[in-house]
Amino acid sequence: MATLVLVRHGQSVANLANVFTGWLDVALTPQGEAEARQAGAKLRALHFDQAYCSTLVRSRRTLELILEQLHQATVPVHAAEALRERMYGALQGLNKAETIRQYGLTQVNTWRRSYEDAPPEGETLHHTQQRVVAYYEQEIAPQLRRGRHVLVVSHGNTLRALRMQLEGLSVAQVEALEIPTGGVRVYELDSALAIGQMRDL
Ligand SMILES: O=C(O)[C@@H](CO)OP(=O)(O)O
Repeated sequence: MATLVLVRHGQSVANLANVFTGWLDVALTPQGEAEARQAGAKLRALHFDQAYCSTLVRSRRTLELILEQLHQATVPVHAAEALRERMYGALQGLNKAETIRQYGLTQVNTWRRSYEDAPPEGETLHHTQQRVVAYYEQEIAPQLRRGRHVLVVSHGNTLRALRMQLEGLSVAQVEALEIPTGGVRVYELDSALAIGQMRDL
């Protein structure tokens, strides 16, 4: 049985300030660092063969803190551009509440959660999914087929997109899916990558 663990990075300074982040490279807050350590504490029973994160510092630092907590600092790590957050275009850096005041809740919810509608100059979730799933198929799935234990630390929208693919979620289900900062999801997979068990920790 292979194990795949998906973790969203801990709270960032932009999350705390309620700012659209996307590809902005922002640090974790002290609470975000604590969430990363808590995620590590929940994973103590597991020994990882391979770990992946995005090239953004909030994801890299979360992974570093998890591995430190697990005393598994020597696990090989790949930081991948493909695992970056959805590119939020013209919304990046804007305050979410202010954007709602300006454009209305319905429009902002559509930009944030719709599968096919892109934020201005940004990526749709569908496009984010194409790059994330291509990376998963190329790099991560072969490890899992060999029965490895793999940790992936990424972002809210990239993980929504990946979970849609892994769990066969509908468009309506992925549009309603919210993943908390520091959220941990564990899958047990057979050699054909069929899901035996999945749970949130
Ligand atoms: O700002 C972002 O990049 C994301 C995740 O923090 O926000 P949202 O939840 O609005 O997609």
